[in-house]
Amino acid sequence: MKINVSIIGLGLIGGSLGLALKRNRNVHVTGFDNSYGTMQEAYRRGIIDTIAASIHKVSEQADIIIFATPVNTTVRLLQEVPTWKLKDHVIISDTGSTKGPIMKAATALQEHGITFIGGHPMTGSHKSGVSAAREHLFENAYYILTPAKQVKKEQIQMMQELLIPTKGKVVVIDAEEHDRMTAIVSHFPHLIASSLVGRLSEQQESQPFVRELAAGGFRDLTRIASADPIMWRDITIQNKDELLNQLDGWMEEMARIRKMLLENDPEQIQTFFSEAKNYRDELPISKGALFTTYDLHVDIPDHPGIISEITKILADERISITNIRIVETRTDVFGILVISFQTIADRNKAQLALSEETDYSSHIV
Ligand SMILES: NC(=O)c1ccc[n+]([C@@H]2O[C@H](COP(=O)([O-])OP(=O)(O)OC[C@H]3O[C@@H](n4cnc5c(N)ncnc54)[C@H](O)[C@@H]3O)[C@@H](O)[C@H]2O)c1
Ligand SMILES: O=C(O)C(=O)C[C@]1(C(=O)O)C=C[C@@H](O)C=C1
Repeated sequence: MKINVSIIGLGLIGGSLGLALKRNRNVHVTGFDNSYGTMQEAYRRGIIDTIAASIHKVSEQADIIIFATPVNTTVRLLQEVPTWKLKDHVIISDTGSTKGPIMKAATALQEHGITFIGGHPMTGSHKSGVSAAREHLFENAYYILTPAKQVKKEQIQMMQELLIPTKGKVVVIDAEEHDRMTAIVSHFPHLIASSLVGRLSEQQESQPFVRELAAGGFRDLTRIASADPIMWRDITIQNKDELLNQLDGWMEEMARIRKMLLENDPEQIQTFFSEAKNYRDELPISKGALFTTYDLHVDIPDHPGIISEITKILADERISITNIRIVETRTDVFGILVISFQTIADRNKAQLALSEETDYSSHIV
C-alpha cells in the first residue's frame, strides 16, 4: 500500500521535499500550489505524482499533509483544516521556520482529534520557488520536529520514517526552544544582513562608487539579504519577541564594541577578533547539501590545455562538476587545481578516473 503524501506549497522547500520523499517508491506525492505554473513545473520535474485540483482535494486521500507555505499562510490554512475532509489517521505537518504561532494554531486541530507534528528543516537558500528545488537539499542537515502535546510516539516514529529518504538528521525539539534557538542562528542574522545592505545603500548616496567595492566579505555576510521578503516578513512577525531579545543583546554588544573602539587598545581588539575566530572555527556549521561541495585537489603541471585535458576525462566518465579553479600557480613545476563535485560518489569516481588516465596526484583535503 502506497503512503499518500500531500504537499501544499511547491516552492524551494515543498519541491525539494517532494523530490526527496519520492526516493521511497512507496510514496505517492500529490501537490498543490496557488500558482498553476508552479504545479505544472513540479509535475514536469517529477516532484509530484499528481496535481491536486484544489486545496480541498489535497486532503481527501492524504495519509500525511505537509504545509510548505510562508508561515503566516500556514497559520491561516491550519485554521481551515477542521472543515476539510480528512482520513481518520492523517498526520499534518509543516516546514515553517517558526514554530510558536503554528503550534498554537495546531492546538485547535487537536481539539478536533487531528494529529499535528511541526517540522522545520534547518537548511535552505536565499533562492525561492520550485525552480530552486533540489532532491539533496536536506542531506546532513537537521530536520526538526515539534510534535503537539498528546501526539503518540508511533506517530512521531511514522513521521521520522517518512523523512528517512531526505537523509536529514531528524531531531525532536520543544517549539519554544526552537524559536529561541533559530532566532540567534537564523532569523536575527537575516535582520542584520538586510540592515547592512541598507547601510551601504545609504552611504552610496554620498559616495556612488562605494557599491563597486563590495567584495567577498560583504557578499558573504549579506547573501541572505537576497532571500524572499514575504517569507522573512512572516518569520519576523511570528518570532518578534525572540528577535527583540536578540536585538537588546546586540545593542549591548554594540555598546561594548563602541567602548572598545574609543579605548583603541590593540590587545583588547585582538582578543575580540581571536575569541570570535576560535568559536567560529569550531562551529559544526551544517551548510545543507545545496551549497555543500566535495573538493578534489589535483597537482597539475603548468602547461596550456591542462584544464581541458582534465575536464575531458571527467566528461567522458559523465561526472558533473560544480566548480573548477586553480588555487595556486607556482613558478616551479606544479599548480593545484581544485575541482568541486556535488556528491562524494562523484568525487571518488573522478579521483579514480584521473588516477587511471593521468600521472597527476590528487588529494581530498
Ligand atoms: N527558504 C528557506 O531557506 C527555508 C528553509 C527552511 C524552511 N523554510 C520554510 O518553508 C516554507 C516554504 O519556504 P520556501 O523557501 O519553500 O518558499 P517558496 O516561496 O520557495 O515557496 C512557497 C510556495 O508556497 C506557495 N503558496 C503561497 N501561498 C499559498 C497558498 N495559500 N496555497 C498554496 N500554495 C501557496 C507559493 O506559490 C510558493 O510556490 C516557509 O514556511 C519557510 O519559512 C524555508
Ligand atoms: O542558507 C540560507 O540561505 C538560509 O537562509 C537557510 C536558513 C538559515 O540558515 O537561516 C533560512 C531559514 C530556515 O528556516 C532555515 C535555514
